[in-house]
Amino acid sequence: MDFDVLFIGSGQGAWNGAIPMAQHGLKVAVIEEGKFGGVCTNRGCNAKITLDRPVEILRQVEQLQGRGFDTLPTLNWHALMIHKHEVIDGLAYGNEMKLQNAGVTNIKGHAKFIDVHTIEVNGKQYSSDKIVIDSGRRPHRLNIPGNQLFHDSTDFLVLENLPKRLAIIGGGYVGMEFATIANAFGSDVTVILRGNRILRSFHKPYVDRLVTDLKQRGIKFQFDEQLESAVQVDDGIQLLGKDGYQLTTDYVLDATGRVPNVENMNWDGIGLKYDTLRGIPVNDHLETNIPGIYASGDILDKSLPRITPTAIFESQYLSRLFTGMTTDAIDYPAVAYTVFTSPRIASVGVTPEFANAHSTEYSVETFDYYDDWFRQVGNENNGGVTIIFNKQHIIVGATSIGNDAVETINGLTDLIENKVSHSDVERLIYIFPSIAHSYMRKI
Ligand SMILES: Cc1cc2nc3c(=O)[nH]c(=O)nc-3n(C[C@H](O)[C@H](O)[C@H](O)COP(=O)(O)OP(=O)(O)OC[C@H]3O[C@@H](n4cnc5c(N)ncnc54)[C@H](O)[C@@H]3O)c2cc1C
Ligand SMILES: NC(=O)c1ccc[n+]([C@@H]2O[C@H](COP(=O)([O-])OP(=O)(O)OC[C@H]3O[C@@H](n4cnc5c(N)ncnc54)[C@H](O)[C@@H]3O)[C@@H](O)[C@H]2O)c1
Repeated sequence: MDFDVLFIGSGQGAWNGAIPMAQHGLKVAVIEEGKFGGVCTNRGCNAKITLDRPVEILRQVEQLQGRGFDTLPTLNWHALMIHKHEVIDGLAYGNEMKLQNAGVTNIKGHAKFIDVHTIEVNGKQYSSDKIVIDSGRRPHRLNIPGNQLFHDSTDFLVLENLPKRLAIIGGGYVGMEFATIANAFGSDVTVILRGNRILRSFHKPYVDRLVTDLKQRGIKFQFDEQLESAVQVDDGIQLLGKDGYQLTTDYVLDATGRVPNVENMNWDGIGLKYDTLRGIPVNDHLETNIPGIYASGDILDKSLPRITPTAIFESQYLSRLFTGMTTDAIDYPAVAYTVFTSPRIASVGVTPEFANAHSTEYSVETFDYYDDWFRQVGNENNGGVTIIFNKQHIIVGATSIGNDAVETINGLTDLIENKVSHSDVERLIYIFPSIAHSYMRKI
């Protein structure tokens, strides 16, 4: 065999495992047909958060208008885009070098199975004892006439000029994060949804507050709309929906989700089980239906959030499994997740909805802005946290809205994972004043 482990794809679900495997002495290869580092590094999380940073800061300045600040800073998309390129453009090469320096063999091109131990890239064959499929996902394209006029998140993240009018189809993570950014930079944003709810995996009362906030900032929502076609007209792109809905806009961001990369790898030829929407099913050791072939990251058919930390956790688990450090099944901890809107909403563990539906097992406590003088310091009128306890008064879930929602939930994630009880909390001394101190006081 040429290699002990061969990865298809170099995203977070690959390189975080490939490097420690090589450092443990395994012969490891990574095959990548695009940019090393995959979506998060090059056209996902990192680029998005760079574009969001001034928006996040502006919001905090806005909250203190007339309370310490007299004017608002102006935002400059062009300058920010240059900064984004400076931050992001070198990461792919850095990633490639990180792998190479760890002793991983980097192979460039499209990987295709010849048999269960052999992969072909650019006409050359490589054999491996184990193969890990980390082929990720790509943007879904709404299947209506005129959809060639649409753009996706990858296009948006390199936009040189922000459109005056922006239509976003979809109310998920990408739709709401990009709506927040574009609105702050002055675009006239309309979000078009087929249903009546955005961000379905988040706590509804907080989502409702977010919608109210975004509407106040000028974002328009067209709920329960079924788009039927798009056409180029003199002054832009016209979207046409059922019952005569029409919207003329300059740019359409199709944010209707992501589909797994399953094509042209000869999975049918080797008998690999997969689903073109859900991805690859695996057992509790991340092994597919074919012994020796594993999968990790967004390509997995899983109920957990398809986000970078879960991809990293899976690749690091495979590293421990393949180097003999464990034989156990993968054991996911509580997964924290957030939407980077302003305000943010973040969540971990048992949700308030689940707890309310199982009220004999859980109690739910909600703390709002007015309960918290620390939030009042920043005049943050949309902050709050909801904490879920089990009957032993151990914290098992939390969700938060506000400027500090991410840090609040990160802190509470530690407590959940460590099954911290009420009496344990009394021994924790946090910096005062701080958001951590503020929410710890509530437990
Ligand atoms: C706009 C956007 C923003 C996001 N923001 C966040 C965020 O803030 N926080 C967060 O946690 N997550 C975020 N995510 C999700 C995160 O990017 C993904 O969960 C993560 O990238 C998954 O990593 P992965 O390794 O599974 O797959 P990917 O990063 O998709 O990597 C797969 C790689 O495989 C390669 N590949 C596929 N097929 C082949 C083949 N046959 N041969 C060779 N190479 C192949 C692809 O080129 C790609 O580079 C965001 C996603 C998007 C789109
Ligand atoms: N902050 C983060 O961690 C973050 C940020 C961005 C993306 N992501 C990851 O990327 C994934 C993809 O994000 P996304 O926003 O593209 O997808 P999503 O699944 O979060 O949202 C898709 C939206 O499109 C709508 N939609 C789907 N099909 C449609 C159709 N045919 N017609 C009209 N509307 C339709 C859905 O109702 C939903 O509102 C997320 O699930 C997440 O795993 C994470």
